[in-house]
Amino acid sequence: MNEPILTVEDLSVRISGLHILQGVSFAVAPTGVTVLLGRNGVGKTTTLRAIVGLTPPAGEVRGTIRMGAQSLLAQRTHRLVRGGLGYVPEDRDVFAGLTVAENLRLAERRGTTPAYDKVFALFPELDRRGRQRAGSLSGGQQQMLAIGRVLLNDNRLLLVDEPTKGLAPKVVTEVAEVLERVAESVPVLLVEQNLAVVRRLARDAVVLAAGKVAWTGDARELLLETALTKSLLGVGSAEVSH
Ligand SMILES: Nc1ncnc2c1ncn2[C@@H]1O[C@H](COP(=O)(O)OP(=O)(O)OP(=O)(O)O)[C@@H](O)[C@H]1O
Repeated sequence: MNEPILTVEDLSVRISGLHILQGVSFAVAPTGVTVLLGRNGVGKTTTLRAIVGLTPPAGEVRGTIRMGAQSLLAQRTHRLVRGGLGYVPEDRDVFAGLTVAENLRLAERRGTTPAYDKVFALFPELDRRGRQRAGSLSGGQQQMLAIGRVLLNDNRLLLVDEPTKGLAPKVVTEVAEVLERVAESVPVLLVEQNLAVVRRLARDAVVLAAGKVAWTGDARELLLETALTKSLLGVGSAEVSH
């Protein structure tokens, strides 16, 4: 692998007495999609939140997280975002009472030129629906808005948490297509349970189990190993082969 864009070493997160991550280490390649996999509750979201400085105040984070030469641990989230770490949370977190255009405007970073042309080329719907309240968008459209607003700014790395969760199959395909295009220009660390999407997008895979890294390697090779996939992810060959 070329010099990774992100390295996580011996990451440990405790929240409310629970030792959720127990010495997690992995690297994210400087191009393409690296997928973070694992059964429900193994700590995938906790990992992304630790990287972007959003562990709850009661939580305790230890270890090393670096983006390039920069240490991320103990830095404020707004600084990390300004430094080029884009984060699309699992619950999308769009401002339901504001319009699409207002949601986008809020994401603009002072002192930079927001890339509306790029965002509207990827998501023409966001342009057409500028005056619509974000709360009245479909789940897929809200996901597009959540991704689009992060792409208004230059990013060195994107963290994207379960972008296809709860979406209809056709919309899952649309979101996957968009992420594929996005990943041509910025590396992505993706949490994704839909293995067809993983197969389409991911080159490298990191699998967590019980708060530790259980497997790292080529994502497609993992998906070919049905017994391994079943033991690590709890899914059968039918789900893997779709
Ligand atoms: N703020 C918190 N307080 C207490 N426990 C938490 C907190 N956040 C996460 N946990 C626990 O940590 C574990 C890991 O949660 P996390 O959301 O990171 O898992 P995940 O792998 O993303 O799961 P899923 O695939 O279901 O989204 C779970 O057991 C969860 O209940």
